[in-house]
Amino acid sequence: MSTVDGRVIRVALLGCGTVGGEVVRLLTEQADELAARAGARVELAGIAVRRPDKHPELPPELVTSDVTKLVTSGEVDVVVELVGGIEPVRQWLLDALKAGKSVVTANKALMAEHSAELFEAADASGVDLYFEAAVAGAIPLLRPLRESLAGDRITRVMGIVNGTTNFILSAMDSTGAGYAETLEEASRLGYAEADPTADVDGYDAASKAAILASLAFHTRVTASDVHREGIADVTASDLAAAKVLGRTVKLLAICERVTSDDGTESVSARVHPVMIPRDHQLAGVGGAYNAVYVEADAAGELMFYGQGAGGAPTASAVLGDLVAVARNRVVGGRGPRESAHAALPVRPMGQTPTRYHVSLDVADRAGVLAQVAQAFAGHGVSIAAVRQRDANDTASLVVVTHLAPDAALRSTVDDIAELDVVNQVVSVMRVEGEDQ
Ligand SMILES: NC(=O)C1=CN([C@@H]2O[C@H](COP(=O)(O)OP(=O)(O)OC[C@H]3O[C@@H](n4cnc5c(N)ncnc54)[C@H](O)[C@@H]3O)[C@@H](O)[C@H]2O)C=CC1
Ligand SMILES: N[C@@H](CC=O)C(=O)O
Ligand code: NA
Repeated sequence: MSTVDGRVIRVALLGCGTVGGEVVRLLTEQADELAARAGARVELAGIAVRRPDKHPELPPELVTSDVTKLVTSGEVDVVVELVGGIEPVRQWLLDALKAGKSVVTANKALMAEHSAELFEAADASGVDLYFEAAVAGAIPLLRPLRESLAGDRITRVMGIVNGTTNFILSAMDSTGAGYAETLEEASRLGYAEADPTADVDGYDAASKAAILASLAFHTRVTASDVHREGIADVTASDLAAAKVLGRTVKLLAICERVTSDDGTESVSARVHPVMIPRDHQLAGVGGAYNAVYVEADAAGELMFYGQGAGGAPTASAVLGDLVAVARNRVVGGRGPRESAHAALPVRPMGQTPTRYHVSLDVADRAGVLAQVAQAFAGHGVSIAAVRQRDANDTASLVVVTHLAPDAALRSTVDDIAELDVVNQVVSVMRVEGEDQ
């Protein structure tokens, strides 16, 4: 066996599906290159899958279904986890870390809930925990947050972090394609999670928002701290209405450092559909692509863009982590540890400042506008723009607000729905990317 200075890093791969299969391919095809870059040969010591008989393409001597044995094996230095879900994966990775193995994972659900415990186990053993593939697939985003921007003060991270929902919304917007058929196509292309409700209901994006907020604000934020709304209620008519107004709809993750009037800071993290102008840079992000803005005091605005899902793009991020772990092992160092020293409180969604776009079907008679405006004023919500269009004896009224606490905006919409002059609340959506 040829080695680089005699060094070999032995890898246990857990899961060989969409992403794992591409990791095996790239590790094999690029073995010599990776060895030169890592300073050690990176070799597969075992591959755990649920059904070994379903993987005739893999070397039989490497394949096993006994994950517990593989992750603690003396023949393994690094565990790469590409199975997904929380249990039993959490326990496997804790066992691996306790046994002195470094871990590379793409598992956002796990990292969004249990990263503190995993980091603790990694610290106790002096090993690495890397998870670049867990957020925004191929895009280098977590390493910039953990390392490149470690000297700056980040104020906002906002963007498209779920490829499946972006693929669906883009298709609905551009071709008017139906929701169900587009979701099926996203699953076929390997973008969707094993259970695609994780994508469409916003759980996947909420996990990613928790990871991004934790890293950006040096605070432990878990998925349950993130306000979550998916795209299941976004209809073709919402997209059509947005189009008429020169806007489109995207599912965004928005993580912000919010400073109160008294100077105290908190963190807000949310995932929900958002209406943005069609000339906004995020509006042009199509298919399974992701794009994330980071705003920091000294750096200003940064944008990260690329393929957020799919086997090969995600495998690229996994291999980057694997090379980092191998390099650390070669020099006897470690990558960054958990940074949660700021421990900022998480701000409830109701107190988070947002802006609403409210589209109403109203009676076409005098005084309607005044009643609607009064409902906004009653909750201290200031109106930024109003647009009215008449049709026979009804009219369509579109109101866009200035920033206000989300709870005040919700209460306003509830009150408006009760007004006699309002026939129907046609659509309510938060707005980003427009002048306040
Ligand atoms: N597919 C994508 O575009 C992306 C996926 N990810 C994450 O990567 C991970 C893997 O995703 P995919 O490759 O898409 O999933 P997949 O469903 O295609 O593959 C999962 C693999 O895990 C194995 N597995 C499942 N249960 C097992 C068990 N009990 N014991 C042993 N093996 C078991 C299966 O045999 C399969 O090989 C997930 O955490 C996912 O969230 C992250 C970014 C993008
Ligand atoms: N299901 C996820 C995969 C990548 O994280 C997505 O659609 O973005
Ligand atoms: Na990434």
